[in-house]
Amino acid sequence: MSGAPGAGRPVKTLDAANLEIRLGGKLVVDGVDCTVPAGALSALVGPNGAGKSTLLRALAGVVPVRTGTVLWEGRDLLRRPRRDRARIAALAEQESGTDAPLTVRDVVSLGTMPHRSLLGFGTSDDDAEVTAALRTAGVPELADRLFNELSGGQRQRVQLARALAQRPQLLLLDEPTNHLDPHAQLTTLALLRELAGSGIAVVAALHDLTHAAAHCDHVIVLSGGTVVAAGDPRTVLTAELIREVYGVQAHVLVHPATGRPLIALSLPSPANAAAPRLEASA
Ligand SMILES: Nc1ncnc2c1ncn2[C@@H]1O[C@H](COP(=O)(O)OP(=O)(O)OP(=O)(O)O)[C@@H](O)[C@H]1O
Repeated sequence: MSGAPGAGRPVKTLDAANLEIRLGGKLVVDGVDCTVPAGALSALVGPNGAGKSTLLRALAGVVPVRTGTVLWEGRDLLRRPRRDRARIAALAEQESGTDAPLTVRDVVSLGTMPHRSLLGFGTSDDDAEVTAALRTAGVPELADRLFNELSGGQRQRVQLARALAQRPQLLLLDEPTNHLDPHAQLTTLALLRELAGSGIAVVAALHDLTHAAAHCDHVIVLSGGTVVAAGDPRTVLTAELIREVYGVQAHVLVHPATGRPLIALSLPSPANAAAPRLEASA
């Protein structure tokens, strides 16, 4: 996948080359090359265990890579001091919890740490940043609640706020919509598009292929720790690729209200094959 630089205007990109990651002695990311442009919303899709979370964690420098490079604007991201790296890349993980009785405001303010003085003192600017991040993530009313008393969907949005408070240039999100209700899913996807439009490189691991096709500019398809396809979701997410990667039957339809792709899935069983079909365009 690649970003088309605007005429004469340099576009910030993340370039990962030949990444290999071993966990527990097992090769879980195997020779991954990918390019993620700023100003675009990129989806990372693939079956359970494909290596999506591991790849996102590696791009954020949370898990060590065995071989390969990750460049941000042509400079090695992973070898930068942790604080510098955290000023560039923020990761919102799938599951997060804490035993400490932290309020939501405490959790989100952790995102401002890379921008604080070396002594770690916060400023009124940091407070304003936290308030703005809570508002942007749509959860200002949760500020004084205890984080570990929140629902899964509320935690997910607070984690997004924490990542936003980090003021990243590269925002890495592991299944940012999986705990959210339909309205919250769509508002979150719209927010990610808006963030990408403001120049941030946004990469989200997603399981919902309609979300990837209808809302994202780019898609990276990971299977067995390897990139099997990448590019414009409308050309990459074909029925054939979906069958090969997920073993399910796909019909790529057109959403009657939005005109965007709508990917209807079914198991490739004889019963389904005999069932009445929706009109398919692919
Ligand atoms: N700490 C670990 N030690 C050993 N193996 C691990 C560890 N963490 C993950 N794995 C393995 O690495 C592989 C990739 O896991 P990963 O969580 O990156 O996949 P994923 O694509 O994010 O999956 P999912 O869609 O289920 O979240 C899996 O086979 C998993 O079992």
